[in-house]
Amino acid sequence: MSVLLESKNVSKAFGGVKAVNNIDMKIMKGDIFGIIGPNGAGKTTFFNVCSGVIPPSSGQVFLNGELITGLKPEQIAQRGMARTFQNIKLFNYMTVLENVKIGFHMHTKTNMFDAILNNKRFKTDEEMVTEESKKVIEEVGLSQFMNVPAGNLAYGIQRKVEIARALALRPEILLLDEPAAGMNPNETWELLEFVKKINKKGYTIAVIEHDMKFVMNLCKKILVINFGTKICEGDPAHVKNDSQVQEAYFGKGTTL
Ligand SMILES: Nc1ncnc2c1ncn2[C@@H]1O[C@H](COP(=O)(O)OP(=O)(O)OP(=O)(O)O)[C@@H](O)[C@H]1O
Repeated sequence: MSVLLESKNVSKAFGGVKAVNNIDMKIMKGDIFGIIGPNGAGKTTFFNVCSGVIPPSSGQVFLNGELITGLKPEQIAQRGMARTFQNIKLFNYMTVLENVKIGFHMHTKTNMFDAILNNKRFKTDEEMVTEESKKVIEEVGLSQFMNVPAGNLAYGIQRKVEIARALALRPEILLLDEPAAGMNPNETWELLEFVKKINKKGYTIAVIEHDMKFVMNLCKKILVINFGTKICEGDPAHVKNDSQVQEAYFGKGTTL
């Protein structure tokens, strides 16, 4: 298996705060890779650097061996990376299909001018976008909700639609930022099965999550960050038994 996403010595400082400190990471093609750490550890900042939302203070990020540091988020998306955000939600009054179609926006060549003139290119793009969006929705098993306004769906389903929208770009790797936040145990379990399913379809997954059980049951490899620094990396069993990890989460003398 080859390396899909790699960070080398990535650091990010905000004024005096070193939010991310010299992080090296390698995510292999086909993996489900977890990033965990206590509140404020630097997980989201690290994701933001990897996906081009913010530049690193130093270090480099490679996607499929290509240096992507300095590229804009949409350029990185075009090279095969998609992500969900903690706080960007669905459009409640739009259907599932319409929401997923928005995810395609970056993939089509149509510009605003074409759309206003409603010319031939717009029509072809629009048809293609509708067809492809339907395919994504079917592929992830959400067909029954295709024409339902997103706001009418249960919370757990809405989260799945957010993931489907990110898949509209047909990424090689999908970055999920706390997908299980606010979910009850049932929804969390269903989400776990959902993420496993899309991974089996060939998408590599990187996930930030607070829910330790979720990460332990989902991920093949886990990176643990504390105060911006990598403190441990390995399979779930290794991470679970690591004394530094236990200390970071629960304080001295406590075990998971
Ligand atoms: N734009 C910013 N300006 C200044 N400081 C920031 C900024 N973004 C993050 N930080 C700081 O960087 C550190 C890491 O924050 P980050 O949000 O990356 O952590 P996190 O691990 O994702 O936390 P959480 O689990 O609570 O979401 C924190 O101390 C935070 O206050």
